[in-house]
Amino acid sequence: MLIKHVVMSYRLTSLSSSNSHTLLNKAVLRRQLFLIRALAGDTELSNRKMAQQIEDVNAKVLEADAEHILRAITPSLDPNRHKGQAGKIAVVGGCREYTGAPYFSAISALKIGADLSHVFCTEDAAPVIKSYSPELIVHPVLQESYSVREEDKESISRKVLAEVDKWMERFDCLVVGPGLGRDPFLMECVSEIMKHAKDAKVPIVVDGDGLFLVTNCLDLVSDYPLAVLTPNVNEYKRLVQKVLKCEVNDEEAAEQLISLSKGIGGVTILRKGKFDFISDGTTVHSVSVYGSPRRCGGQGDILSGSVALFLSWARQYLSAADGNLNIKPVNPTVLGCIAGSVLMRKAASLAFCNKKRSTLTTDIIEYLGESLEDMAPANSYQDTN
Ligand SMILES: NC(=O)C1=CN([C@@H]2O[C@H](COP(=O)(O)OP(=O)(O)OC[C@H]3O[C@@H](n4cnc5c(N)ncnc54)[C@H](OP(=O)(O)O)[C@@H]3O)[C@@H](O)[C@H]2O)[C@@H](O)CC1
Ligand SMILES: Nc1ncnc2c1ncn2[C@@H]1O[C@H](COP(=O)(O)OP(=O)(O)OP(=O)(O)O)[C@@H](O)[C@H]1O
Ligand SMILES: [Mg+2]
Repeated sequence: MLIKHVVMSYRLTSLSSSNSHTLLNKAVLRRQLFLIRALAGDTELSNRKMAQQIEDVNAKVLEADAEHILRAITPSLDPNRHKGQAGKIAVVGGCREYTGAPYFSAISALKIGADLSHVFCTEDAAPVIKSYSPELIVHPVLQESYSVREEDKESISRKVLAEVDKWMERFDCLVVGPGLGRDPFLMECVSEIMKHAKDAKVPIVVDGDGLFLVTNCLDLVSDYPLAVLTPNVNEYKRLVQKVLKCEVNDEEAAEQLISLSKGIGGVTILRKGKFDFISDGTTVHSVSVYGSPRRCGGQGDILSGSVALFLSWARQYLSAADGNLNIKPVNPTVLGCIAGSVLMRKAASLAFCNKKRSTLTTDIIEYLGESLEDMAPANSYQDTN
């Protein structure tokens, strides 16, 4: 009877599995099914095969111990530290149409605990972004085709690059794409910025229109272990089509995510959705803590700023730990994604509890601090100092 119930649930899950959201349920049910069959002495599958399959499922998608990871990598509030040591993040994005996205990304990094947050945007977008917050350092350096004469493009491109280069090595992480737009000249300049970031070994989180750029020019990130891609449903579909030359297959979601990451030389991919799935081409980690049912625009932008900062913190943590680690995995980009995801989802959930249908991205940002405090209290650090 129990076997029948689990088999039925598994089939229903398979049938309804038109997207990745059922992947975790399916994995759990499959595991239950194998275990129950084993207990009932079912001869349909040999024990060895069953054990192997259980291992395969377990090995493919691991629910990350996200809160533990976040706590481990969040640095203490040490009075001996100086400005900048808790993180310097730069967002490359913001154009005539989109000024909210780079603001959300950059301010989120600050609200979580970064010391400095920069935005490199177009000249038109800069005064608008500055007016949202005096906390952000805004560089009006980028230009779109409409404001540039053909004969000036080369010199302007050089100037843009020189402006960004002055700062590049000071940044702990670059977020490329929130509200960037898709202007061809702008994209050319941003490609050069990415190449320089790669040469300087600065980690890059690619989101939004940055993913549009990267999908059309994979060389910008391929084989770069410090690159993180954070695609939403559309962006993921485009990446799969381009790299794997097929459609998204949610029956084989874990395998496909691993193949996609491997196909781009092992870059870390955070596939956003009802559950977030993260892979660097080896295993897949999921973060499924409850988020918010509101799907207002801008939540991915919060995530990009959050991932960028946690990635920087994870690198600091790993280099200070000197091999004495009590967390797994040990890839800083994966750790950054896991911590960034759990914080974003907790904040969204708290914001929704309070604001219900009127929840907006700015409300979620207001709960980043409280959510972090719940998981990694600042007091306990003060007490120990
Ligand atoms: N408050 C703000 O400032 C916010 C700003 N945001 C910013 O918006 C930008 C786009 O991100 P998004 O998430 O809307 O992209 P996505 O889901 O792939 O596209 C949806 C559909 O639109 C279309 N499309 C998009 N851009 C296009 C273009 N330039 N020209 C033509 N088509 C375009 C796209 O078409 P397709 O790409 O499939 O051809 C798809 O059908 C990005 O910079 C993001 O950071 C968001 O973060 C939200 C908050
Ligand atoms: N159905 C869902 N239920 C709960 N959380 C979700 C759901 N879909 C996405 N999220 C969460 O919302 C965050 C943003 O994901 P989303 O897919 O909205 O990104 P996006 O489309 O790039 O957003 P943006 O509007 O900023 O561009 C992620 O952290 C993800 O975990
Ligand atoms: Mg987005």
